[in-house]
Amino acid sequence: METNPSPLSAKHESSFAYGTVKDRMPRILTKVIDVCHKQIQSSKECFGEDGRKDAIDVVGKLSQLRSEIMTDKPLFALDDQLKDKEAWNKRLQQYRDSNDSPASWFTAPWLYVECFMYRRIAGVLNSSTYLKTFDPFAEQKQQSLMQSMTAVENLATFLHSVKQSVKVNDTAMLKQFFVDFLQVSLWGNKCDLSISAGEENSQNVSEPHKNLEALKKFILIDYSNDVWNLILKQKKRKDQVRIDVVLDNAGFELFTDLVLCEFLLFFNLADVIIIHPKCIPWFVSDVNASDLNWMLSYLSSCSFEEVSQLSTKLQERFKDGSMLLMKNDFWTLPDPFCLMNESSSELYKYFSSSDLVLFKGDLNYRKLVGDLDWPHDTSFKMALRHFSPTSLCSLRTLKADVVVGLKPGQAKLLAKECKEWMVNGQYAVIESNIIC
Ligand SMILES: O=P(O)(O)OC[C@@]1(O)O[C@H](CO)[C@@H](O)[C@@H]1O
Ligand SMILES: [Mn+2]
Repeated sequence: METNPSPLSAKHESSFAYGTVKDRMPRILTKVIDVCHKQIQSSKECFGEDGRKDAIDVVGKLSQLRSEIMTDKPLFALDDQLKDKEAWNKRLQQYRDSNDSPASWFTAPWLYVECFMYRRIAGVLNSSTYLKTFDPFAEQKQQSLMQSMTAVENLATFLHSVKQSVKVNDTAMLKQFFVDFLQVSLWGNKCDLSISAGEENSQNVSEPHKNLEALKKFILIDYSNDVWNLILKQKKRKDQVRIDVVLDNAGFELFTDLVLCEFLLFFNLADVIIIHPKCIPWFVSDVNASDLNWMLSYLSSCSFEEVSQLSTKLQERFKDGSMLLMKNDFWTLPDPFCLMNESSSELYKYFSSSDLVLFKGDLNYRKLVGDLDWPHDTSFKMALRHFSPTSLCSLRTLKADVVVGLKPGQAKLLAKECKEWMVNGQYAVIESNIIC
């Protein structure tokens, strides 16, 4: 029986997890506390003394959470009213049962404790009276899109020109543009506010589709060809091809994902695309349904014609059913995806009827491979540990010290080039379980 490597954790001061738990998470939480502190005045104006007290109570609970993290307190079971509470407590108890030391912020698996911070924030807000649905990251997510508008305009113009010029039966050209839009969506993942601890991290390359050649050398694993061949194969075999996109960040990354979706649907490379957001505020910039709605209405009122036209087209697609949004609490559990069949068997079954699932971003990658300390030349399939409902592909910029599927010796060479190669977002993978 194969024994798995240990989970990444902040136990080791040299780990990226340690820096995250020690510095970045408290910094992110401090920003949340500041944002909630500003709500005290507005809650008082809207709801009187009750509102003021309610917001002060939220700030107090979040400050206590920050102190628990910074002083490495033991993790305790959740006792709030959110419906996934039992699933969280089950995982915590399983960890406690299999380890002698008490589970604390710096000793429990990094994946659990980092997700747990965001789940605790959601629990505190849900326990309030007037801030139940408040998203402390909403303003940062909106700012991040507004500061990327040059790139949004250029990308929308590029998509428009491709739709105008490429024939639907010109497979060679379509493949080239598929690879381009897949890579634009991949690099859109750099715009992530968790890695920047909430500091501005918008798209600063104004023409992302013209920058791809220069970035190619940073793609360490590239299954684009296999993904393309799979799509063509499914097109030939089936009269309806379904692709699912498990989303990551709002803002520019979400825009690049929707551009990829529109390209696939316009050229009949897919007939229906389902997108999967988060259900609670998550890792600062992760997208939830209200972020998508805000972005589409913001872009529809944009004066730049190609942008407003594209946004209107996307809204039509959600109406005509060629695009669907599907919510599920599973995405904000701490579970690695190899547990999906156990904890959300209906979701696993649902994905089994998809032709391809694209997973965006680093946290989804960490969950795909279980956030375990794998040797870097471990095969992706092995690291998935039987999570394989269908063909899947991870589009991920590296922002955590876990990566598999590299050639023997490749990691050593990369470390010589750049010590931070696994965590600075400069490198990326397009990694898949597809064997064409
Ligand atoms: O999933 P994303 O948005 O690409 O990245 C999430 C992230 O910024 O947060 C974690 C560290 O705090 C890492 O998984 C990664 O660095
Ligand atoms: Mn994210």
